[in-house]
Amino acid sequence: MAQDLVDGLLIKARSHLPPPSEPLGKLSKRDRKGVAVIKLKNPPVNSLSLEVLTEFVISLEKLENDKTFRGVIVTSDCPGIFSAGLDLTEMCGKSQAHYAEFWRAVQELWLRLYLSNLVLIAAINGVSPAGGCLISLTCDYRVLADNPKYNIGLNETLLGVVAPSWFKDTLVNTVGHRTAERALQLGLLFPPAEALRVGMVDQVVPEDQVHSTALSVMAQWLAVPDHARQLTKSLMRKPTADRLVKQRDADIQYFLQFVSRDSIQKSLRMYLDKLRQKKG
Ligand SMILES: CC/C=C\C/C=C\CCC/C=C/CC(=O)SCCNC(=O)CCNC(=O)[C@H](O)C(C)(C)COP(=O)(O)OP(=O)(O)OC[C@H]1O[C@@H](n2cnc3c(N)ncnc32)[C@H](O)[C@@H]1OP(=O)(O)O
Repeated sequence: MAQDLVDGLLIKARSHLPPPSEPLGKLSKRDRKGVAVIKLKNPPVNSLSLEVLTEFVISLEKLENDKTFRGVIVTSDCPGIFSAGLDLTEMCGKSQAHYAEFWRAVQELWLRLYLSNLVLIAAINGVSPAGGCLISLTCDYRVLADNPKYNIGLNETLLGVVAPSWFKDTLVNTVGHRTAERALQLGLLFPPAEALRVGMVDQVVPEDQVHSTALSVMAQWLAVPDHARQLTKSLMRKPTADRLVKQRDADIQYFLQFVSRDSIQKSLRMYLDKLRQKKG
């Protein structure tokens, strides 16, 4: 059975954890075939808080260092939501030191994912704006559930902020310059058929087949010898990653200046208020 291939690894935010005796990320080693599943679980919307970003990096590092694992399926445990992107509350009304720590964690996760030696397949089982989309774009292959609500894209401009150059590079490397330029300026969130058409995802399948499709795709990628595939991935991606590596501190300073502006704080607060008022 396909499911027998998979091992489980759950990323949870500490605030939602049961007793403190349980480890934050669970890494079971029952799997023999070398495929792990990272399930994001930070209800209600899988926002990428500092804690989730940090835990994600630690989990990836463990998998990278454990030679029994060759591939990871990245998916969500929150029904209908892959990830709502970066946690906006981490970018509002906090100290400069906090912004710097948060942004370094965002950089770190992107670098780890983008340059991972593991085969990463995104099983996108929900809506996936901004940072959520970015996570999937760092993967080697994207399978999206065919549900008209499951939009995906980099919508930063609609929040009044700007997708940093390395977000932009990741998108350009996936969909090409013209599609990326239009998508970024307009902050487009693509429904599944459109996402497939522009190449933002590689496959759209019925919702109940996302996981099994990701497993089949994984088998195909794992059929390639690791060393050849890994070197090829590095050839394709390292120049993009190096651009950030060479200027990480400057990138953080730029983020600090940007996010601390009154106008940006106002935009982010208004956006959060709009989300909160939606219910009432
Ligand atoms: C070098 C750098 C230089 C320059 C650039 C600098 C800075 C800019 C970089 C900024 C990059 C940003 C990338 C991002 O990822 S920003 C986040 C973008 N995300 C979104 O736009 C998604 C927002 N959320 C939604 O659209 C909906 O919540 C969603 C469709 C995901 C789910 O809808 P649903 O109806 O199911 O839930 P809601 O009722 O809307 O939400 C439930 C509660 O969750 C809160 N929420 C939602 N999203 C976020 C978020 N991203 N962060 C924090 N909190 C979030 C929402 O407010 C609700 O809260 P409560 O009302 O329950 O308190």
